[in-house]
Amino acid sequence: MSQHPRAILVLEDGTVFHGISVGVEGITTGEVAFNTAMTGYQEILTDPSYCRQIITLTYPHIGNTGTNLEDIESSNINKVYAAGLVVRDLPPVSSNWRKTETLPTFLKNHNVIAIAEIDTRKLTRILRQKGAQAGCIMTGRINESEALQKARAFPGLAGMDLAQVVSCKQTYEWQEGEWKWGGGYHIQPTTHFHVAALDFGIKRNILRKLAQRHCKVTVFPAQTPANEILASQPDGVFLSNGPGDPEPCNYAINITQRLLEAKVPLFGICLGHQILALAIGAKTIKMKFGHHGANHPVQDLDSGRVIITSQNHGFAVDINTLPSHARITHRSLFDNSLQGFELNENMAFTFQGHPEASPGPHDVDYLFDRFIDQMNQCKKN
Ligand SMILES: NC(=O)CC[C@H](N)C(=O)O
Repeated sequence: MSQHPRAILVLEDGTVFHGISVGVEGITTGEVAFNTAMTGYQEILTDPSYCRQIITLTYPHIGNTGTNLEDIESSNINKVYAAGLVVRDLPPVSSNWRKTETLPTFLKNHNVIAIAEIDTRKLTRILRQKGAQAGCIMTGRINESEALQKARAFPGLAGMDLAQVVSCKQTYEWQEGEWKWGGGYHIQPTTHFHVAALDFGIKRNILRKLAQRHCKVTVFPAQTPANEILASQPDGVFLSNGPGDPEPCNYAINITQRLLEAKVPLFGICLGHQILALAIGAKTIKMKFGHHGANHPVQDLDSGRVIITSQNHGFAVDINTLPSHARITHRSLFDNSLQGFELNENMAFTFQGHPEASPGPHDVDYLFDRFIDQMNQCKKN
């Protein structure tokens, strides 16, 4: 029926799925994770936090709107960091007014190995029951035992420092604000704050949310010494999302400790949240299968409000190890895990999920406003 080459996905537990290849030909290995978002496949594929992960999308039809030049989340516009893509069904026709390519063309142009026409419900149940597993996608010339061997050889994400791998190599400035109907993206001309953003794998929409609120953002490579960051005289420092295990990122933990001593306002998202927790002596753990989706309920403990959030993490801060000077502000209503905290003696706060959405709901936008308020307050003092 299809002219696509054959492909297999083999999990480290020995399960084999047969499908078709819809990306570039080859072999890839990584941790197989599932994401339950119904939209945003292009943003998910280009989120640097998915480095070394093969993403399974549980929504069954993927590719309906093709891809475009605007929904790219990695700072390097030509880069897809995900190690592979697994989907149920690729539609024969894709259509959208912003479309520039079909999904298979995008995958081929960005060197992504992808498999379609497999039972993603069965795969997700296996991952949910047994936990995240290593896997291998092999296309064209298929050899199940070789693929199994390759899957089992994947060392796993625990202990892997990937933030420095995906981080920018040079400092750069950002002033582009959010997307507007009729005008697309635009440069935000007036700036009131200077934010230093530490790039552990930063998503573009975080930079846009800051620029939209009149911040001029300087993005620094992950290993920039704290004194260099402080010498740029930031009104606040942002600690970004990023891939891999936060625990081996000693450089980031040390920098954050120096920034805390300097009492500069701090805001950390996802990996940045985990790094800030490690910097104050808490511990992180690997989750069974993580949180990856766009409809995760989280409670804001101060207001009591339930917010629907975008999530993408496989590690978490162990809530029992959080020191007493950290006040818990947010908890997951799925598993009660820590979703945010604030430091009493510092203007520093965090969120484990993704307030920048992209893809996902904008319920947590208010945390960007809180960062602005803190910088304002600090300026006044
Ligand atoms: N999106 C992120 O920043 C992910 C953080 C970390 N790599 C984790 O998996 O938990």
